[in-house]
Amino acid sequence: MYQDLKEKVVVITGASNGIGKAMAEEFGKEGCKVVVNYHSSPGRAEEVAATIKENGGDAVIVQGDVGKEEDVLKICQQAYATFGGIDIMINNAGIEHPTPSLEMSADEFNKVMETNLTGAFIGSREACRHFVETGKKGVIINISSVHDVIAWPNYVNYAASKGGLKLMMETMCMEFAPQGIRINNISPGAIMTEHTTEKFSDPETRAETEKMIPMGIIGKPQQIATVATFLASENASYITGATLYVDGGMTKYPSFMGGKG
Ligand SMILES: NC(=O)C1=CN([C@@H]2O[C@H](COP(=O)(O)OP(=O)(O)OC[C@H]3O[C@@H](n4cnc5c(N)ncnc54)[C@H](O)[C@@H]3O)[C@@H](O)[C@H]2O)C=CC1
Ligand SMILES: CC(=O)C(C)=O
Repeated sequence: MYQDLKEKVVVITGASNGIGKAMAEEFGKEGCKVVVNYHSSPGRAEEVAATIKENGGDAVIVQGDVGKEEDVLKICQQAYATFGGIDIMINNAGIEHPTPSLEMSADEFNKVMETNLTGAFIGSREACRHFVETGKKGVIINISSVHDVIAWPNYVNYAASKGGLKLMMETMCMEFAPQGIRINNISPGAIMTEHTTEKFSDPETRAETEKMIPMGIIGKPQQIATVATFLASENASYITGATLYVDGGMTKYPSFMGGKG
């Protein structure tokens, strides 16, 4: 438990399932007030909110598509109206649409960029505006991916969005560090969530993926959530502009595991 997180207001985008859900519930256990954004599953968002309340936190759900500026503003307004402000902004919502580059339309490219990068920028900008206006030393965490440094054929839109998220975070970190606002990214490796279950249920794909992970295991959403609460807490008070790779070593060139040239 991080005592300083108690009563803090946390906005999490895409929080009705997967990594977003795990983070919402983990912040709930810390006694936070959580704004649970969902795109299209109010029932799942209600379940997440109920779990948070059962565990000593508070929660409100709000629909919104982070690819639309007005919706991100609406999500933030919900935090001001219900809980009086924002202390921690987590830009988690993300999508993948793999297609070979030769066949990828501009719309397919832009859709992923809008959700994964522009959405995170609008969320970060709104949170920073609020932190500057109120003099708060707020915290922003973006959920990126190991594909902010590992190129990924057929996923040019996804890799470009996550690579962009890295320098967006580092640039905003420098703009707002003088006011004590901390901005960091968590870059997960392969994590078992609803959207990856199908892919990892195929034994061949699973074995191939495990080979790319020095620890040899696919991660769990909870392993991202506990890093998020740490980063948001005062225990991480001197960390800003960092990307924490939570990936079982995936970014460390696992093909060298054999120890030969
Ligand atoms: N699962 C994995 O292996 C990895 C996931 N990530 C990142 O973690 C984040 C969460 O991914 P998962 O939990 O795995 O995926 P997921 O598909 O289970 O959850 C994504 C959430 O974002 C929401 N969402 C999608 N588009 C949205 C929009 N326009 N507006 C608002 N919400 C929207 C979805 O409804 C869903 O609740 C994403 O940013 C993803 O890129 C990064 C590396 C690995
Ligand atoms: C979706 C994603 O970023 C991975 C590593 O699978």
